[in-house]
Amino acid sequence: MKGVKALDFDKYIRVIDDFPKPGISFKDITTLLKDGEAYRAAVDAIVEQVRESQPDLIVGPEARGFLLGAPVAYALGIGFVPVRKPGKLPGKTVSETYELEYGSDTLEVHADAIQPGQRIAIVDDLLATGGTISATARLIEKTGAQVAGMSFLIELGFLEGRKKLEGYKVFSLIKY
Ligand SMILES: O=P(O)(O)OC[C@H]1O[C@H](OP(=O)(O)OP(=O)(O)O)[C@H](O)[C@@H]1O
Ligand SMILES: Nc1ncnc2[nH]cnc12
Repeated sequence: MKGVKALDFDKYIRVIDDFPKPGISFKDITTLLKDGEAYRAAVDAIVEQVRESQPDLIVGPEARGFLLGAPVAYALGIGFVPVRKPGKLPGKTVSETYELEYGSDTLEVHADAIQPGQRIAIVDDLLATGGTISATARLIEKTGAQVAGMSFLIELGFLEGRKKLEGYKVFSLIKY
């Protein structure tokens, strides 16, 4: 982790209040991503967490999960499987609907992308309410695979997303 200490990651995150709506304090990771040293150090730190889970595959949810999950998979020399919003994947999909603050949303994964019995590590940029990641875990379990761990750059502890993730190994680098 050349030059960037683990404790310094939060200095690379830009906080923008009242985005995308009043009352939300948005944690903007684009300021970390554009700094090559910080981006590499963050990916390296997540790689070390993920390695412990000994996964066969990395799964990352659209879109920010791709930005961290894909380089983690590359570094470990294992595959990356994208979880996407509806209608984006061309093959046969498995889908899972989850509740948002208002209404609901759906996530999809290719049905043949994950094999029963495989160990899967989920990587995303941020854990907020835990809705996205619980739906991603349910998708993985629908395929007969096992969620070996979940890693995030940022955890919004006050939203208590971890409570939805009881029984899973959850790692995060920065907590607000
Ligand atoms: O824990 P939750 O309450 O589910 O929120 C966390 C999710 O919200 C953000 O994604 P978003 O749906 O905004 O999509 P994006 O990555 O395409 O910006 C973030 O990247 C996480 O995936
Ligand atoms: N506060 C927040 N900042 C950035 N991304 C988010 N996704 C859900 N809540 C968020």
